[in-house]
Amino acid sequence: MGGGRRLALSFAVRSLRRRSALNILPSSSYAAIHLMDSNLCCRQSANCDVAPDQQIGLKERSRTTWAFTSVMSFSEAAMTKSLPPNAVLEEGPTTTTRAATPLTVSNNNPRVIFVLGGPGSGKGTQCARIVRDYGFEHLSAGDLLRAEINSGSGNGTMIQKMIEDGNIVPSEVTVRLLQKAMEKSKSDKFLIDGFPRSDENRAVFERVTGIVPEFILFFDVPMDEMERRILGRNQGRVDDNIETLKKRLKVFVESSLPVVKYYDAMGKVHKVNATTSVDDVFETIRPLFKQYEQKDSTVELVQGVTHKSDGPATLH
Ligand SMILES: Nc1ncnc2c1ncn2[C@@H]1O[C@H](COP(=O)(O)OP(=O)(O)OP(=O)(O)O)[C@@H](O)[C@H]1O
Ligand SMILES: O=c1ccn([C@@H]2O[C@H](COP(=O)(O)O)[C@@H](O)[C@H]2O)c(=O)[nH]1
Repeated sequence: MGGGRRLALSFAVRSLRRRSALNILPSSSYAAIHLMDSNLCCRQSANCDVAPDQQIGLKERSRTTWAFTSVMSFSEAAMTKSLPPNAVLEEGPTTTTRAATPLTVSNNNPRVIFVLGGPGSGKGTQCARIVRDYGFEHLSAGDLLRAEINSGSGNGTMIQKMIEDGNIVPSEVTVRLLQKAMEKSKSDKFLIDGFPRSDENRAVFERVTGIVPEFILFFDVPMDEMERRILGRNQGRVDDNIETLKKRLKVFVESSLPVVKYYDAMGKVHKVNATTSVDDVFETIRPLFKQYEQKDSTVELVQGVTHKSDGPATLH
């Protein structure tokens, strides 16, 4: 590591330590301090006792390490390490295997909310309202994949087949698209809709981006209602037919619900009964975002002052 980078890292550690002494950091930041200490140690001494794997593990748990992911290009290592043989990550017209581009500093501390639920549970419908009233940027993983197909990407045929079959596209492809969309955005708060769809999706996202979601919004709708909505959607989607839907519902139960369970065990899931009207569902989730907005402005206010945030808002 060059002198300039080491200096920047040392400064950041000192700054975080100062803030932790004032008790104004969320708990995740303590892991970040430890991680950064470890990296300094590993880069300065041959006798470092923290293995590279442990450093990445710590990063997974800390949103605050995002900026340092960029500095140290851990995302590149992580992305390269976990590429499946059939995945091609590409940008522009040339088809090349690429490592992740480090994230830009302009949105180096993004807040992410995962919006999950089965097919037709109303994720996209509610996200549009949340964006309208609370100014998040909506990133639908499915829309990003469909745009990738339409862009003529070398991955297009593979993605198209996965969607037609109701299967999950390789994590690296989807994470790369999400990461690019976040890099491009001026926003620092995102609703990620329809992702992660599997534990593997979740692990790759956390490892590559270093982001841990603020909370998870989970739309709960019975299977027969999801089926009714999907078959009545009429938007010409290749996967809105009964055969593909059966597969999507199976994948939802077998692969996506475990992700909800994982976050539920961490107390991060807000489960919403989404069987009522569009308006009623939105009124149910509105308090959560109002609370989050308040917490958000408090955190912004105290960035340079001394105050402790209360953690994620809750809706029960
Ligand atoms: N609360 C609701 N009551 C009745 N219909 C709804 C409700 N919410 C959404 N819908 C309708 O159900 C269909 C699916 O909604 P939407 O596209 O928002 O679901 P989704 O969860 O984003 O689906 P997918 O995961 O397949 O993209 C749409 O036609 C939408 O208008
Ligand atoms: O993270 C994701 C999101 C989507 N897919 C694939 O796309 C279709 C459609 O997704 P929607 O969220 O319903 O728009 C889905 O069935 C998957 O095949 C994915 O693989 N990974």
